[in-house]
Amino acid sequence: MQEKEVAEEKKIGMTETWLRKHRLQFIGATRHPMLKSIRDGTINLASFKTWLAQDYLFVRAFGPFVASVLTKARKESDDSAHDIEVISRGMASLEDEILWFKKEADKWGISLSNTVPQQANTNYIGFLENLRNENVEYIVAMTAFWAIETVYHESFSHCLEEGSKTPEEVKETCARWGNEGFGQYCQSLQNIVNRCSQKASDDELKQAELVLLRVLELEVEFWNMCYASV
Ligand SMILES: Cc1ncc(CN)c(N)n1
Repeated sequence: MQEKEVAEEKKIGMTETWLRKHRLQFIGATRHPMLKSIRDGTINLASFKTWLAQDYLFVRAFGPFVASVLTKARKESDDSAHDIEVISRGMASLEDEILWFKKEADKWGISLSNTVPQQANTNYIGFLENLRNENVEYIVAMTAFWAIETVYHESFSHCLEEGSKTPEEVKETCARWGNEGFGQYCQSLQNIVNRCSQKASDDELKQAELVLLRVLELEVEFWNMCYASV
């Protein structure tokens, strides 16, 4: 049976089918040792600072990627008015996010202008650039977008759950992506992917699934890069 049919039979979305199938990879990305160290309060602040500076560079590259998803939504979505509204919300919050990174960098004494992307970050940014190509289908780019945001929400909300010992000075960072509003926004992205998947060809679905897996790998490599910087 095709995965599309499995999803239909179980009355779950395609994204849920993928997440069940790739559970271990998803856990690998959202429960990385660096995240565990945030949650148990043993985080090495040098690693945290590396993450902050590198993620600032990542987010600067993420904006043009989100803009490309917006363009694809306009051209290819079967509910473009709805999708444009959701994606634009994400776009708008990126400006605020960049200002937040600058403020945090000041707080931690990090010079963002002297930060150069490390290899794992360069790879991730290159992946985003490839997805901006107009030959990449909307559902494929949208799957990447949903996965990238969801991994952060899952990761950081876990660091704020009851019983966590996340240090006070890192809590604001966790709340940025771990808050409920961000979770609802991720759910809206997920709903778009699920809706698009109902009309997608098997080939498009395969490509979208591979993109999800690649995002999970790149997220692990991104955390590894910061973790190794001590
Ligand atoms: C590496 C990474 N992944 C995801 C996100 C969430 N936009 C982020 N800021 N950085």
